Parts: sequence; structure tokens; C-alpha cells
Amino acid sequence: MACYIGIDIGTSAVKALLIDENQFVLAETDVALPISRPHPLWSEQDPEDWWQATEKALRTLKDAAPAAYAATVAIGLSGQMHGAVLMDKADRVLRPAILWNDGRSHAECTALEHRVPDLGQIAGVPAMPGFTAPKLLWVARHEPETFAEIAHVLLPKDYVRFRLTGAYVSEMSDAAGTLWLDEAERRWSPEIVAATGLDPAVMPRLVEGSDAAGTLSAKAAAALGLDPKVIVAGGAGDAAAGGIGIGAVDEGDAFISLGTSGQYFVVNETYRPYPAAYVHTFAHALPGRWFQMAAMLNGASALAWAAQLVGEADIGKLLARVEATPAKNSELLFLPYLAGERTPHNDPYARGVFFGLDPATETTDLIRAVLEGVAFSFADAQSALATAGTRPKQMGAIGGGAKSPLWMKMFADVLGVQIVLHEGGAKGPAFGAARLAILAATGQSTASVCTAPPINATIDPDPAATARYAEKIERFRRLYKVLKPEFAPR
Ligand SMILES: Nc1ncnc2c1ncn2[C@@H]1O[C@H](COP(=O)(O)OP(=O)(O)O)[C@@H](O)[C@H]1O
Ligand SMILES: O=C(CO)[C@@H](O)[C@H](O)COP(=O)(O)O
Repeated sequence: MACYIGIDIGTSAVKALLIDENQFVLAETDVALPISRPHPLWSEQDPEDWWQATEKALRTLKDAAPAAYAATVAIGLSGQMHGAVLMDKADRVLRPAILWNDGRSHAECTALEHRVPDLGQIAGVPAMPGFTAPKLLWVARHEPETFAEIAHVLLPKDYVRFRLTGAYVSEMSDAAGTLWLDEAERRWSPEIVAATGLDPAVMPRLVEGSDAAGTLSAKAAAALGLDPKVIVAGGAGDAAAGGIGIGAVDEGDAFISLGTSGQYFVVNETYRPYPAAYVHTFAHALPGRWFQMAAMLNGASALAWAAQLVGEADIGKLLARVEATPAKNSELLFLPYLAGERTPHNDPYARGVFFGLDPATETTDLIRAVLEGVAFSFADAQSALATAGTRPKQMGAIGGGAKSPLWMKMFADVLGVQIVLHEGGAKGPAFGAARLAILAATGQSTASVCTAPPINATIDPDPAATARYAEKIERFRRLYKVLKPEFAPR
């Protein structure tokens, strides 16, 4: 039986899984990744770490299911979006990769908007510091010797593809997050590439996510114990790959993702940019499809941060304590902007805030406020998408945060929408990547491969709770507005 591998180059870990042709998961593994924050606003990783973690993950899959691993016919790649990997003409990585949650390039965003006044229409979103193009302008300005050496610019998963195949290739849904893609035409925008001071020759070749992008190099095949004929599919940025995994492929299909980051994602069958509310309108990983997305920089990572702060490594245990303890301080608010925020504020300088602490406040109140604060940022996302004309009534949920029934009930109440939990929802982007590998290798139809997994639970909103939350969300919004000037650099 033919088997397929999905690899997701996440921020916190490389995740890999091996499935058979019926999409049954035979083995899966995570390999943790370090992240470096050498200066305020900076966020970097070493691309070599992604490759080492990928090799380790594949070794684990091989050990867990040797026969199925040997029967692999295609690999799909997914990854954290927007990261800049810069390579010289000898294929050496020139500096650490600058990640999606790096906020250093605010000034360069203004410069880019100035150079390309209709940027938001072409690229589907206004310039924001997490995107790839302004990072290149930052490198040009602050590290000109490095900029002069650039021969290839790759996204995180495309760097891993380079190590697998030796080819410089990207695909639409990840290219979408660079600001260099003409989203409607699904090709690099010569105007925006030129406005970044880059030679078009540094850009990778573009394919669709469900196309074959190449096969393993002889060197990689030998190192990994795989056949050199193994196809590497285009794959997808992690947002789109999450969509493919959960079956969000048709107009109006929607889900939230609660990983390190947070996303509110809705599929469109036409390109409908709405840059005004910092909504991202990007090419999906399937030809002729796009999506609108609100992207939040602080998803379940805000909970992981709080858990670490209160000294409880087991998040499940911590949330059980929250559930069992009545709120002592229900007025407490938390602004979750630990790493700044993208939709709807475009504010890399915003930071986390607890507001309304009193002598009765307990640890469980703090954690409840963190859960609410992240959910409220999704309410802002929902409002931004509503102004863009999109208002789903039902949503799937993926990512580590979707493992918590308490949090999912809170999301249903805060958003006033039904949340649907699919079997294996937490498998997320790696599963979507494996599905793209099936499409690339077999040419089967999207409808037959990208189905919605069976439903485990549906969570309905309680209208009374939604009304109570609406008032608290208004206070949450006012608090950010009041504090915004205080976050700005002096
Ligand atoms: N039981 C749980 N309930 C809620 N959230 C959880 C639980 N376990 C882990 N998490 C959260 O899941 C997050 C990781 O999610 P994941 O989708 O794996 O992220 P990424 O793809 O960005 O690496 C962590 O930040 C953590 O806060
Ligand atoms: O910035 C975005 C999407 O615009 C993030 O989705 C990153 O792509 C990384 O997310 P994680 O999967 O690591 O949370």
C-alpha cells in the first residue's frame, strides 16, 4: 500500500506523520525547536535546526513503522509562514531566519507602502512587520553586506524542501504571505519584488500546493532511507495546510487555529481583498481558491507562557484547576499581545497586560483571564472579517488549544458561533501536508481527498453568555485603545 508523509515546520516543533492511502495515521512525532530573541522585537531560528529536527522526525517515523515508511511515495511540506531564509550563491545560509512574529521592520513597512501604493490590492494585505518583504528591506538597510550576498530567498518549509530536493521552489499559499505574490494572478509581482530591491532571479519557482515540486535528491534519499523517486509536493503555509487537513476547501468553510499563533480562516472561491481591516486575503493551497484570514500573533502560546509563569508545566491539569475553581475576580482583563499584534491592530509594539487585579485575585483567575483575552482577540478577528463581508455561523477548531473543552466552550460563547471539533483536529497542518502529497502523487480529486474528518463534538454558544461577554469585549477594546500610545516606542 502506498504511504505518504506530512511534515510541518512549526515554530515550537517540527511535526511529522506517516499515513496510508486511506489517510490512516500510522506514526507521528514532534521534535521541539529553540527560538531566539536576541533583541526586543526580534524572533529568529536557525534553518539548520529545522533540518536536523526534520531528519530526527523522519528517523522516528521509520523506526515506528518501517514497512510503511519504505512504501512512502510522496512527502508534503507545511510550515510557519512569512519567515525569511537568505542564502548565498554557494547555498550557505547567510543569517538566522527572521520569523513571522518578528517586529523589527515597522519603518520598512511604511517605505514599502509608499513605493507600491496599491500593495494591499495586489498582495492581499497591507505591509506588516511579520511579512517577508519588509524584512528584506530591513536587511538591506541594517546589514547591507548580507543583502549584497543574497542569491536565494526561501520560506521556512521551502528551505527544508531545498534540503530534500536541492531545488528552490515555493507554492502559492506560502508565497502569499511574503507580500511579493500577485494574489489574483498567482505569480510573483515584478513591481513589489523590484520595490524591495531584489533581482527576480532570487525568487523561488512557484507551483500550486497540490502539484509535484520535485523528487528527493540522491543524497537526501540515501540519508533518509527513502526511494529517490519520492515526490515532494508543493505543500502549503501552515494556515492553508490546516485548512486542507480539516477539509476547509470550499467557499465559506471556516475554522480557528490555536497554535503558537492564532488564526480565523475562511475559504473564498474568488479573490476578494479587504486590506482596510488588516484582513489577509491569500491564495489557498489549491488552484483557483483563496482564503480570508485574521492572523493573531498570540494564540495558545499565551497560555503556555502563563502556565510557565505560575509553575505548572501540565496545561491540562492547570485548566482542570481553572474549571473547578469559581472566579474570584470576574472583572479581570488580559490583553494577550505578548508578541505584538497583527489583525486588527498592526501593532508590533503592543504588549501583554493584566488589568483589574485585586487582593482576592487567584492564579486560576489569571489563567481564566488569559483564556478569555485570547478568545477576545478572536472576537476582534471576527469583527475585522465581518467588515470584509465574511460572517461564518459554524467553525472548525485545530491546534493545541483546541484540546481544551473549557476553552472551546469559551470560544463558542465569545464568538457566538457553533464550534465543531473534528477527529484528529490537533493533527493540523502536517495532516494537510500529507493530503497534498496524495493529491500530487495520485491526481485524485480534491473532493475525494480533502474531506472533513468525522465530527467528535459540536459546541453551541449560549446566547446569555455571549451577551455577557459582549460587554467585557467592549472593555477589552477600550483598554487597548487607552494603552496604545503607551506601547509606542519613545
Ligand atoms: N491540553 C491543552 N489545552 C489547551 N492548550 C494546550 C493543551 N496542551 C497544549 N496546549 C497549547 O498548545 C500550544 C501548541 O499548539 P500547536 O498547535 O502544537 O502549536 P504550533 O503548531 O504553533 O507549534 C501550546 O502553546 C499550548 O499552550
Ligand atoms: O503568521 C502566521 C500566519 O499568518 C502564523 O500562522 C505562522 O505561520 C506560524 O504559526 P504557528 O503554526 O507556529 O502557530
